[in-house]
Amino acid sequence: MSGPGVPAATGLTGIIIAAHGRHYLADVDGRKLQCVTRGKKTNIAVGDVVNLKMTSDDQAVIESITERKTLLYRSDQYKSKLLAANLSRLFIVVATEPGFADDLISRSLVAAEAAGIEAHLILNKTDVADLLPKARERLLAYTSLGYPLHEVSARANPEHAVATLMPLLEGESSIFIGQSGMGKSSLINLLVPDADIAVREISAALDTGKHTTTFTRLYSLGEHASIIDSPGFQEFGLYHLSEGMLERAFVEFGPYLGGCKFYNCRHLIEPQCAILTAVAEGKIAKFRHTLYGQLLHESAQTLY
Ligand SMILES: Nc1nc2c(ncn2[C@@H]2O[C@H](COP(=O)(O)OP(=O)(O)OP(=O)(O)O)[C@@H](O)[C@H]2O)c(=O)[nH]1
Ligand SMILES: [Zn+2]
Repeated sequence: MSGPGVPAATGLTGIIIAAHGRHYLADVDGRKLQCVTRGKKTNIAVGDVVNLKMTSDDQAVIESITERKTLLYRSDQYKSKLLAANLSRLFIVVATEPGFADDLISRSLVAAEAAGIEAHLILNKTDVADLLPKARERLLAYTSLGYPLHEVSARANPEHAVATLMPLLEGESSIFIGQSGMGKSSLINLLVPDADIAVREISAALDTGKHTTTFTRLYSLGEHASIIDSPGFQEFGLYHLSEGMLERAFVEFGPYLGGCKFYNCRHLIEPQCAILTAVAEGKIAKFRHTLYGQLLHESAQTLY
C-alpha cells in the first residue's frame, strides 16, 4: 500500500495471530506488531484480517476488521466468546487413550456446522493397539454422518502423520481443538516444527507471563495454509445458537426437517414429529438427540 505520496503510517493490513485479553499480535508481511483496539472493543478474533495504524515502531491500533468468511464462537449463559475468524476447517483431535467425551465432539461439530466450517476428526495414538477397535467403533457415530476420520500416531509414526495431515491443510485455514492429553500439541509440533519458538516469541510480545500457553495462536504454513491452536477446554458452551440454527447444525436431522406435523416443532415431545420418529427407529442416534435437547435448553438460558 505504501508508495510515492502515500504516507507509510496508513493502509497497513495484518492478520491477528494471537490474542490475550485485550492485547493482540498482528502479522504484517512477516513483521509482528502489538495491537490494541480503540476504546473497550474486544470483538477481535485470531484469524481476523485487520486494518492497522502504527502508533510506534512495533505497536499499532486496530482501525477496522475486514469482512469475515466465518466466525467460530463458544459461549456460556453470560456472554459469547470469539474463538477464531476466517476458518475453513476444524479438526477435532481424539485418541485411543485417555478416553474422549462424545459431548465435546458433538458440540464441536455443531459449532462448526453453525459457522459453516468443514469438520474433520483425527484419531491419534493408533499405536495403542488394544484400545484401537473400541475407539474406531465409537467414532462410527460420526463417520456415519459423513465426517472424515484420519488415523495417525504422532509418536510411533510421525512421518505418516505429517503425510496424512499436511495435504488436508493445504489452501485451508484450520483450527485444531481437543481435550487435554489427546496429543494435539504433539501433532501441531510435527506440522509446525518451530511452533515452540513461535509461542515463546508471541508470549514475550504479548507479555503473557512465563510458560503460559493459554492463548489462541495462529501459525502460517507457507502462503496458503494456516493452523490455529487453541488452548484445551473442558466445556464447549453453545448458548448463542438459536433453535433454527441448532436443528440445522445436526446434519442427520436434515432429511426429516419439514416432515413434522407442526411447522414450529421443536422435536422434543411433540406428536407426529419426524425427528422423534427417526430417533425411535434408530435412524438418528439417541445421544445426539439428547444433546440437541440440552443445547435447546441452553439457548433458552442466555442472559445477553
Ligand atoms: N502412545 C502415544 N502417545 C502419544 C501420541 N501422541 C502423543 N502422545 C502422548 O500423549 C501425551 C499428551 O500429548 P500432548 O501432545 O501433550 O497432548 P495435548 O492434547 O496437547 O494435551 P495438553 O497439552 O494437555 O492440551 C504425551 O505424553 C504424549 O507423549 C501417540 O501417537 N501415541
Ligand atoms: Zn419435530
